[in-house]
Amino acid sequence: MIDIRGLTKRYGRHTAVDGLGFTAEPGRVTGFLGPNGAGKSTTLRVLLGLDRPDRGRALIEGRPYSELRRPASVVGAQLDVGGAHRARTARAHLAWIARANGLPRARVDEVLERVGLERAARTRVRAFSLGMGQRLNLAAALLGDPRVVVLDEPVNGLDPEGIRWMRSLVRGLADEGRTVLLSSHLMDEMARIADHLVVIDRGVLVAEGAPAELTGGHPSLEDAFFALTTPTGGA
Ligand SMILES: Nc1ncnc2c1ncn2[C@@H]1O[C@H](COP(=O)(O)OP(=O)(O)OP(=O)(O)O)[C@@H](O)[C@H]1O
Repeated sequence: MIDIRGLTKRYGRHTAVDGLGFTAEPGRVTGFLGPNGAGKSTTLRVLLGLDRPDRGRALIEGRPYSELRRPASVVGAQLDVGGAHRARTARAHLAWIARANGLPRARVDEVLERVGLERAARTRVRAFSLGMGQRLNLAAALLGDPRVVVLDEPVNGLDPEGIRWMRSLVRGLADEGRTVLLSSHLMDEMARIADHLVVIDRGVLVAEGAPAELTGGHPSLEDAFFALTTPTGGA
């Protein structure tokens, strides 16, 4: 479970996240949505111990990231595409991460298979398409068989077939009882993938609930979002 409570993060005089609170429950895919600059990455960075909050807490399985004993076995995360040494093969890249985190080498082939990269195991990362890079990131996130999975913009760069594949993969992870948190600015795509949506804008929560509930009488979630956030008399 992920529990964000009263989270505030400022950069100088700019408040990127302002008193944000929500939970992501096990067995459920939670979509964390908002336009560019809404504060999603800031929230995830604090959650994953890469940044310190000014106020509030961001807990994973009841603890801040810094207090997790074997973090790679608790939370799998990939914040952006990249990070892989481009001259390494996919398998060597994952083996390096496994070693750095004290994870069994046998997991490498398991996760390659899970993300459908078994035939690209010996391909160098520099030859990967964006979609293959997304799969490799996901494989890295799953290496520690974590109970909590956090993915930033997981469908970016995927073609329709890749998006369908990602949808069924994250569904499988949630059905196994894991907590899955996906951040994205692609509202309508997330409305199809997630069971529960958390929508933020300018660092504050603007809506939370099941996709159908949030879409309400609007043609799409994106329309509902603009109706929520566009000031009366606005565009
Ligand atoms: N290190 C930083 N220093 C100063 N301002 C920052 C920093 N990181 C983020 N911000 C600002 O905080 C706000 C929230 O940014 P954040 O990256 O969290 O948004 P986001 O929802 O993830 O957007 P995107 O989808 O574009 O990544 C933005 O106004 C951004 O300019």
